[in-house]
Amino acid sequence: MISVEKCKVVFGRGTPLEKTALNGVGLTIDTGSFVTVIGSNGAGKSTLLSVLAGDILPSEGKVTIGGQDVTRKPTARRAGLVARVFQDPLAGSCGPLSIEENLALAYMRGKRRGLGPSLGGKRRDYFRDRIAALKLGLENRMADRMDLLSGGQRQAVSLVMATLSGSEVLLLDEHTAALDPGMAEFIMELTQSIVAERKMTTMMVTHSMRQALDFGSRTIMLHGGEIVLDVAGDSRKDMQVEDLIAMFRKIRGQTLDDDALLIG
Ligand SMILES: Nc1ncnc2c1ncn2[C@@H]1O[C@H](COP(=O)(O)OP(=O)(O)OP(=O)(O)O)[C@@H](O)[C@H]1O
Repeated sequence: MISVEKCKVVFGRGTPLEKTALNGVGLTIDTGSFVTVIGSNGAGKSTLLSVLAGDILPSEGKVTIGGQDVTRKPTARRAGLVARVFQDPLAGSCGPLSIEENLALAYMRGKRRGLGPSLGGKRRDYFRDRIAALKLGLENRMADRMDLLSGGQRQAVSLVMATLSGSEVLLLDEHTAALDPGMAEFIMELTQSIVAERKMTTMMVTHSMRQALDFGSRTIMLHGGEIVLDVAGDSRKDMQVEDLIAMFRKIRGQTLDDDALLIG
C-alpha cells in the first residue's frame, strides 16, 4: 500500500518565485491497484510522482510504501521499491550502454552487488527472453546501444527494466506522450499486461482524459497542488470524458481552458 499524508512541497521558499507544488496532499492507494492521475499543467502531478520516487523530499508530511516510512529516504534508498518510466524515452535509461547492460543495471537497482553476477549466462538468457516477449525483434540487438532505439522501442525496454528489480510500485509519467498513436497503443497494452502480471501498484500521469478513464480502476485529479477529484468504482465506470471535465468545472468553479486535457 502507498500512503501519502499531508504532503507539502514548496519550491524556491522565501523567494519571489516561491511555488507550492503540493499543498497537503493525502492519498492512500491499495496494493496492486492502478490509479490514473490527471490535471492541468503545473498541477503538481510530476511532483507527486517525484515525492513517491524520492527525487523530491517533502517539507511536511509522511510517505509510506509497503509499510515502510520512506519520507526521508532519497531515491537510491528506495530504488528496490519504486520504478519510474518517464515521458522522455531518453530519461530513465543510459543511452551509451547496451540494452543488456541497461537491463543488468535495472536488475541491480536496490541490491548491494556488483554488475558482474547480473550478466551471467542464466541472467543473460532471462533478459533475452523478457525482451523477446516484446515481439519487437530487439532480442537480436541486445548488444546495441540504447540510444540507437526508437522512442517506442526504448519505452518498451524501459517498462521491462521497471519490472526487473521486483519493485512493488510503478510510476508512469506521461510515458506514452512522446510516441506516435500506434506505438502509444502498443506501450499501453504492454503496460496493462505488465501491471496485471506483476500486480504492481501503479500510478500513471496522463494528459489524455480518454486514457485516464480507459486504464486503471481509479482516477484522481490534481489542481493547484491539491487533489480535487477522486473517482473509482461505479461512479467511474460509466464516466465519459465530458463528465470528467464537467466535474472539474464544478469543483473548481472555473472554466477549463487547458486543451491538453481534452486530447484523446
Ligand atoms: N524544480 C522546480 N523548481 C521550481 N519550481 C518547480 C520545480 N518543479 C516544479 N515546479 C513548479 O511546481 C509546479 C508543479 O509542477 P509539476 O511539474 O509537478 O506539474 P505537472 O502537473 O506535472 O505539470 P505538467 O503537466 O506541465 O507536467 C509548477 O508550477 C512548476 O513550475
